[in-house]
Parts: sequence; structure tokens; C-alpha cells
Amino acid sequence: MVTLQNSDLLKTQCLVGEGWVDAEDGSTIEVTNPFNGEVLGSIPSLSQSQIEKAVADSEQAQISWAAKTAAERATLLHKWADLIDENREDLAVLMTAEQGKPLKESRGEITYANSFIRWFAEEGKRVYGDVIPSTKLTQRITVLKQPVGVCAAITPWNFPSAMITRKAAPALAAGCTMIVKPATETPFSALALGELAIQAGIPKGVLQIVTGKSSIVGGVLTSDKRVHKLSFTGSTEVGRTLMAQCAPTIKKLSLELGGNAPFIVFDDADLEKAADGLITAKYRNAGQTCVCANRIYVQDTIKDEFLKIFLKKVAELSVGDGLKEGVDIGPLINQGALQKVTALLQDALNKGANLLAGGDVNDVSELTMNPTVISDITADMDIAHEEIFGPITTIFTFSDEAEVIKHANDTIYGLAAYFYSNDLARSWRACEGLDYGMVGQNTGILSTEVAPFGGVKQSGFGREGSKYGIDEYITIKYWAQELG
Ligand SMILES: NC(=O)c1ccc[n+]([C@@H]2O[C@H](COP(=O)([O-])OP(=O)(O)OC[C@H]3O[C@@H](n4cnc5c(N)ncnc54)[C@H](O)[C@@H]3O)[C@@H](O)[C@H]2O)c1
Ligand SMILES: O=C[C@H](O)CS(=O)(=O)O
Repeated sequence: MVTLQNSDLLKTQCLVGEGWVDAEDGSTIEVTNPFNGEVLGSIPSLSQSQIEKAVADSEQAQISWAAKTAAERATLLHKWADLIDENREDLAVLMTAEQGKPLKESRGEITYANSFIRWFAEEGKRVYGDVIPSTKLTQRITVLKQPVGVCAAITPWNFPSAMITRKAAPALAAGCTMIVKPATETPFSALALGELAIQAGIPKGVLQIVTGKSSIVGGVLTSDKRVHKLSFTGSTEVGRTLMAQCAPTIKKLSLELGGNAPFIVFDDADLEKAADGLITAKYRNAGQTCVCANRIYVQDTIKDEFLKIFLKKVAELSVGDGLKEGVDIGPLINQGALQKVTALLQDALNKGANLLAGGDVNDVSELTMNPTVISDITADMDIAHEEIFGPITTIFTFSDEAEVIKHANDTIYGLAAYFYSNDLARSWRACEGLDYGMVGQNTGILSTEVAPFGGVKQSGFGREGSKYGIDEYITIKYWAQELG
């Protein structure tokens, strides 16, 4: 079990329009701690009719929620954020227990998740329309911006809180209501956020958190014509499925999908900073983030010097139970994840990659993989093309700038890319040449609520955070008035 200061935060029921409920047939899904396999509790597996009822309640609640002023909604959102701040340690402990990431990262995620609530509470007050000069003296043209209405969100396990508030905050600020289906691996973080939303005074039905079989919950949320928007964060494979399921009802979509980030170290880079940046970009959340450095391209003339610096830092990483202070790398989320990562590693080694560090499971737990580094990666290796989603650094070598940009872009994904260089002209060539939604220069982390987060190509579309994020939950209405 997990020990919390505020026991109200461990919710084992779903939050729907009528309040906290069990599955009508009593069915449940167990939730385990990936570090030690301990059962933390269980959550309901709601029925199709319960999800349909949630949609009806969301539609009803949206009428009065949208009738509030943006300032009134902001007050409630800030109260929600205040309660999240007050319960940050408990929320972090709950997240580490169900997801495995180190406590310091969980604390950081709660702060990051809360930043979206604070940001969009204020952005909701700036949903401005337009008055357009008409071509006729007797006509007036006005552009109104209004909330989309009932929205749905389906979110991943790797950021159990931030991926929810990155959607719910702009939706609620805009006057929409939202039904969230969190990953079944990490529901408690989502349900705790729901509890605090209710405590903040956000009316029942405005934010609902539902759990159950993905096919049942997702089947309703993607097909019900009363749901006007789906925001999905997860794998590209599932994104394709959900996009197709939403097509018959022409839903507004945001898709934040998979990544395959290149990380380029040019010969003019500060190698110490590049090594630090790569540690962050590769090993955060045990490599289980959509923006993790997946392919590391090091210019041949500085490769040996860079590897010497980097491998020293890798050796200093601490692997263990995320609930223990000082741990840098926790477990992978489940056996399937470990098997996928291990298979990618073995395939690379079988095809000639060199093992420079790690390569095995740490005996502290069945799912904790030691930080691993392999070099001499070639295009015939699966790891050169697939999203690794594990703590494996793959080192490629290059000589020519144009060549590396071409290789960096040779993927179906287009989420994040990174490069280290201090040359002005090269920086512009690299940033403009990299076909990605986000580019980090001389940094290994892009997470901030003030900038537009999202991808191109098969990493999806739509943007979250920034002044752009609220547009995903807004419709534009053009009003022509003939006064003559
Ligand atoms: N672009 C981003 O912002 C971003 C952020 C985090 C994770 N991701 C991506 O997510 C993936 C890892 O997360 P994951 O394993 O949870 O992804 P996933 O796609 O397996 O699952 C994501 C969510 O979708 C649900 N789901 C799965 N199949 C479904 C279906 N048929 N119908 C309805 N819902 C369904 C899951 O239960 C979960 O809630 C990686 O590819 C990662 O790159 C992307
Ligand atoms: O994995 C997905 C997250 O969006 C990464 S980040 O924390 O937003 O950078």
C-alpha cells in the first residue's frame, strides 16, 4: 500500500456526474507498483452504459459551466491549483508508487501539471474575437469564439498528471467540459486530481475521470456524437485507431503521439553541457518520454572525447526504487515494456553494435534496467528506427552537417529534436532543416507551459500549452449583420 498524509486522495472509484461510483457490475482492474509488483489497489471497469451516462452528464454540465464568465472559471481553476500545491507531496508519492519514476521527477511533474492550470486559468480570459471591416457600409462582421462543448481526453501512463491537466485546463478555461480516460496503469494520479477539482468547487460533471476497458471507454468517447472533441496523447499506433474511430462523427482532434528524437552533437558544441543535456534527454523517466533522445549523432572528430565525458556521467546514475531519495532511474512500467526494450538491444548487438555501458536488468527489481549505451549503430538495426522508450543510448557517428540533418529527418516521427552547437549560422540551418514540431538547442528538456508542445508528421497535430493551446477547445463563429 502507499502511505499518504491526506488519505482522501487515494480514490478507488470513478468520478462521474453523480459523484464517485463503482462499476455497475462490480468489476475492477488492479493497479500495481512497477518497482515491486505490489498491488496498490483497484479501480472500476465501467460499463458502456455508464460511459454513455457520463457523456450525457457532461453535456448537461457544460451548459451552466459555459454560462460562467471566464473570470469565474479562472477563480475555480486557481483554487484547484492551490489544492494541488498543498497536496503536492502526496500526489508525487502516489505517482511514483503507480508509475515508478523517481520522487524528484514526480514532484517536478506535479509542478509542471499545475503550471498548465494556472496558465490556462488566465488564458481563458483572453479568448478574443474580431470585428472585421465589412466591404458593405450597411453590414457589420463579427467573429465570436465559443467553447467546443463536451470534450474527451485519453492519456498515457508516462506522465499521469501533466498529460491530463495539459488538456483539462484549457478545456475547462474555455468553457468546455471534459471526460478523461487515464491509462489503466496509472489511474490514481488522475483520480486524485479529480478529487481536488471537486474540493475546489468545480461542479460535478464538468471534469469526469473514468476507467475501464480501453475498447469500451474509447468506443463511446470516439463514437458518441455529443462528444465534439477528442484530445489523445499516446502511441502513434493507437492514435491512428482513434482518429479513424472519430471520423464518422467528425470530431475536432488533437493527437500528441510517438517520437523518435535525434540528438546531434556538433564539433563546436560544449561537450560537458551536451553530455549533461543528453543525460536529461535520454534517462528522464527511465527513457519513457515521448521527447526522449532516441538517436544520438556525434560528429566524428569529437566522438571519443564526448563519449569519455558522457560515459562517466552514465556511471554516476543511481538505479532503484523511485520512492527512495537520490534515485535517478526507476523501473520500466511493465514486463511488456522491458521485453520490447531488451529485444531492441539484443537485435542491435546481434547486428554489430558495441555495448559501452549497462545492457542488463539491475537486480534491485525485475523491471529496472541499468542505463545502457551502445555505439556503432547501423540502419539495419531495429533500434535505429523504433521509439525505444527505455534507458538505452544509441550512438551514431557523422562527419557532414547536411548528412546528419538528412539522417535526423529520416523517420515517420516529427515531435522533438535536439542539437548542440554555438555557431550562429549552423544553428539556423539546423533548426530550419530539422523536420520536427519542437527543437531544443543546447538543452535537453523542452517542458514548459508557455511554449506550444506538439509534433508534425506521424507524431500528430495540435499544440498544447502556450497561447495556442486553448484554440484546440474553441470554435470560431462568423457573424454577418445586415443593418440596411
Ligand atoms: N506526444 C506526446 O505528448 C506524448 C506524451 C506522452 C506519451 N506519448 C506516447 O505514448 C506512448 C506511450 O504511452 P502508452 O503506452 O500509454 O500509449 P498507448 O497509446 O498504448 O496508450 C495511451 C492511452 O490510450 C489508451 N488506449 C490504448 N488503446 C486504446 C484503444 N484502442 N481505444 C481507446 N484507448 C486506448 C490507453 O489505455 C492509454 O490510456 C509512446 O508512444 C509515447 O511516445 C506521447
Ligand atoms: O512524454 C511526454 C511528455 O509530454 C514529455 S514532457 O514532460 O512534456 O516534455
